[in-house]
Amino acid sequence: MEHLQWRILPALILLASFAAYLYVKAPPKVSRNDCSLLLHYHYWIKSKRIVTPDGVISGAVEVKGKFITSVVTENDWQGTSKGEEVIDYGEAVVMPGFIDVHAHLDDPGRADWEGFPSGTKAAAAGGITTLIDMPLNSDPSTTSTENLELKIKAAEKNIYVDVGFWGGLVPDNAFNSSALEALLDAGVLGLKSFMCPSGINDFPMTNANHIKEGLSVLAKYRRPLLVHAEIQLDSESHSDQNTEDARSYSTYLKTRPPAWEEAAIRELLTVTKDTRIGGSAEGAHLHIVHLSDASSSLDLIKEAKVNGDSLSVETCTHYLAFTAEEIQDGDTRFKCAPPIRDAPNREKLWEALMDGHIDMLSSDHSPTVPELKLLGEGNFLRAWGGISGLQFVLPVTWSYGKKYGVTLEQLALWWSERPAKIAGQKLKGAIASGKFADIVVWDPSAEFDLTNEYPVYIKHPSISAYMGKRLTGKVFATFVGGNLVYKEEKHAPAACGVQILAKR
Ligand SMILES: NC(=O)NC(NC(N)=O)C(=O)[O-]
Ligand SMILES: [Zn+2]
Ligand SMILES: [Zn+2]
Repeated sequence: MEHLQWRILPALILLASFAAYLYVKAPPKVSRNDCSLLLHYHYWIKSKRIVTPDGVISGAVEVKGKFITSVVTENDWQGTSKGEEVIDYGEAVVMPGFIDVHAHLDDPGRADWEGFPSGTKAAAAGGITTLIDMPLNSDPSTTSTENLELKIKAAEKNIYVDVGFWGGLVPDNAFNSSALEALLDAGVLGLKSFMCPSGINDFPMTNANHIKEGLSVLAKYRRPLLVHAEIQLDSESHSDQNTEDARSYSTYLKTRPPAWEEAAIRELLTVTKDTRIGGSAEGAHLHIVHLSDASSSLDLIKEAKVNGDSLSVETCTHYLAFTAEEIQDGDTRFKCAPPIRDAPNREKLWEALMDGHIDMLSSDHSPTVPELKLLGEGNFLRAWGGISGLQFVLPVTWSYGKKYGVTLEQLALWWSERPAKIAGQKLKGAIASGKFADIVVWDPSAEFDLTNEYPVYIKHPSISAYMGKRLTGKVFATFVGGNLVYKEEKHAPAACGVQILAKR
């Protein structure tokens, strides 16, 4: 017996060192543990306020692996069997994760502006479980299959939430249907174009002819075209830009009047007619991004919808939160296009949102490096246009919406259900059995100051227009595909977000 032990022991030591050698040489693949701050495969999320498509219920959500497998009311809840974890969030709100269909993460090429890791960490901390990355501000822009490949490589193992991609519709590919089809076959969820200069060299603007072509290809794929709807008109203020005070916000505001949005939308509606049932582009859909003008532009949109055009519109949190009147001289954090307009316009935007004329919300998170925001100089005409606020959309919508009586169901509609639909994500956007377990848990009464002490994950907090604000609505926890990716100021160690590529 003793002899046998002496023979086995050295063999065991040899085996163990060989295993250790293999482990060092090729560490095991990222385990589920690194993807999630909760180790359980099968668990229940309990709360008194779960936002479901059938209303807010008190009950429990069952999660198995990536999916929600049941949603039950408190009365129907049978408890759990052995080994299943129950996380009881009490009075906290449990709702579908936010889906931001309009974010510029600028990766690859301009990751110093944001990048996939910081952008998606900010998303997770803000309750956004899916974001769709815009095709521009990365270098190169996502206008070809080769460029999409570069995006996919840049995002690999670098995303903390799920990320899909819009492709770019530019003059170069608009009349080349095989190039557009290749891009759509490669998985972009739809296309995006600009009707005015985008500020990015490899993303030139399109006109109605390009857009018409784009729509006819998109019709076959049943995917949307998103459009930045502003057309440059020769406004009188445009010509005397130099003589006016470039540090004053009103100087900038005058350079992009509502008439620019109106002109673009009027032109768009000449082609969206084709998207009606029986039209030549039936199956295509046009989505107007970041509407700022709540007057004539919105009236045109309402009319086209009534006429049966397949059309939708989003506005962004900054148009709902801020007014031109409050923007201080030189504070270029607030510069974006189209611009933030006056207080009566903001009021009308809220009305339109509450009345259902604006379909959804987005962040239009479009950061840059602080140097290009020209914060010191404060020149509104030369500073980069774009608001940074990806992480704050939930508390901002909630805080500023309080006055209008915004409900939890409306939040879910504007930030989850409708965005999921536009992005073609049938398994996202709701807390229901069979959907992905993409969930945000938050406290609707917790107030906080967005100071420098607050954990902000976007790359350049100093350029965010929201810094310094007092907000209500604090995110506790964010689940993406069943993984607890964020909990109380802590992210899961590994970036296990999934890249969403459309399949035909
Ligand atoms: N190149 C941009 O990111 N532009 C963005 N800039 C804004 N909104 O000011 C946009 O979405 O138009
Ligand atoms: Zn835009
Ligand atoms: Zn944008």
